[in-house]
Amino acid sequence: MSEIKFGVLGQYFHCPVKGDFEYAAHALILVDQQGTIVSVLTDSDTQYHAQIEALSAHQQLIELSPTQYLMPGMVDLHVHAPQFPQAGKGLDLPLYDWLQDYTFPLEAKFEDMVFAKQIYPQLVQSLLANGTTSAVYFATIHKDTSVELARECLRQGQRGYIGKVNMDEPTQCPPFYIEPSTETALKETECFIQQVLAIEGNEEQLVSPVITPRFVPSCTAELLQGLGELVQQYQCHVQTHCSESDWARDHSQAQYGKTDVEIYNDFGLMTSKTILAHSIFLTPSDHQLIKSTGASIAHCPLSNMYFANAAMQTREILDNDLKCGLGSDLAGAPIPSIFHTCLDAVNHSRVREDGTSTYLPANERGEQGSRISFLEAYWLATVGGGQAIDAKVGLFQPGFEFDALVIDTAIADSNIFILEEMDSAKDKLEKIICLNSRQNIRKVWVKGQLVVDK
Ligand SMILES: Nc1nc2[nH]cnc2c(=O)[nH]1
Repeated sequence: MSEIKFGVLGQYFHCPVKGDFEYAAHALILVDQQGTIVSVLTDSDTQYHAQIEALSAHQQLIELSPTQYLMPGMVDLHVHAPQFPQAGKGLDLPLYDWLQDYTFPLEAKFEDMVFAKQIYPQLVQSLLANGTTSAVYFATIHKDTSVELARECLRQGQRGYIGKVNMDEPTQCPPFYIEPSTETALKETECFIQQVLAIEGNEEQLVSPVITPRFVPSCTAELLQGLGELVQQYQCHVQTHCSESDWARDHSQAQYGKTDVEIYNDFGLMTSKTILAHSIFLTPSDHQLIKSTGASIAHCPLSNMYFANAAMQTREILDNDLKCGLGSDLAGAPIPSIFHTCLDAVNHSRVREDGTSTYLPANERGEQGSRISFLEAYWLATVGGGQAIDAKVGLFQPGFEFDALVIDTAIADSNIFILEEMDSAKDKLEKIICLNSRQNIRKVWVKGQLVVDK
């Protein structure tokens, strides 16, 4: 057995089965020097008491209090790192105008390393403090500051998937924020991939490069073609926006006569490591193509309420077993917490189910049977996200990486109120999902490394 680094003794929640949960009251989770879970013991295991004694004697035992819960780390499949300064403002415009008026001018500033170094450390710190142990980031078109974001994730110990953004279509990109040429974009992307893979200290690939065409409107066909070739060469993850709004969907139809999924597939960008943010206007054949390629969807429920013009087919995506997780879409939505995103996902589905027009009878107002549950949302945030990034995270099982949080429900300024005699294990988990805030998160580990300790 590999050498044990530490053990955590206490209660935990996780969701091995979509829509269900497991609770263990007094588990002992053993983590090795590589940050991998070696075993999960309960008091019926013969080794349980001896292990506790041995770990305790060597100060390797972390014992949780009765109000503390171990939970898997959260996975954010869609974050725009440079938009952090924009979080909480400027959500008054539709997507196209929002990009042109607010977002592109802000992202253009990330050519400046001094500016980037002012923002990126704060963002990574904020996401970790909110329990995001893995994040899939869009950076900007600038290679050097995008590599700096990868370095920052590594410094702070976050599992990071980082993309240098690609956008070269002159009719869609402002002159101050566009690649110098298609050829340069491709060269810089290749160089970015190589530099991230070679960052000192990244031998275990805690941070990975992601090939990142922004979305169909902002990329020429030549750029999409070249990026598809890089995908074949480097077998990297891919991330992009997919059929996010009426405008984006119509633009793709007008230009190619195809859906975004079909366009990405034609250019070799649909693989089992592709993450499609939003994916609102999917056709039944898009569903099939996503499933057959093994690509994943990043559901961003709050941002969809601002930009999508329609509701997400979350119920169908879960029922069809498409790979799917959650994304905050910072700053198309303002909140850097995947716990909050779980609540948004449930709310989003409930509004879809109920409908909105008070002039229609209740049975004609919404889309019946389209809600998702809190447990399904939490599964998306942990297991679903882990599958999308192709990492063994999201569960407390031997062989999984120890990416975990300690939530304390009894801190002085907690919104979570648990009444032992009234709350079942499921009630407690739902309360944590709904009401957890940054203050409740006392410890965060990524790959067995303690990165937040309060
Ligand atoms: N939400 C969102 N959608 C996009 N589509 C293209 N760029 C963006 C972006 O920055 N945010």
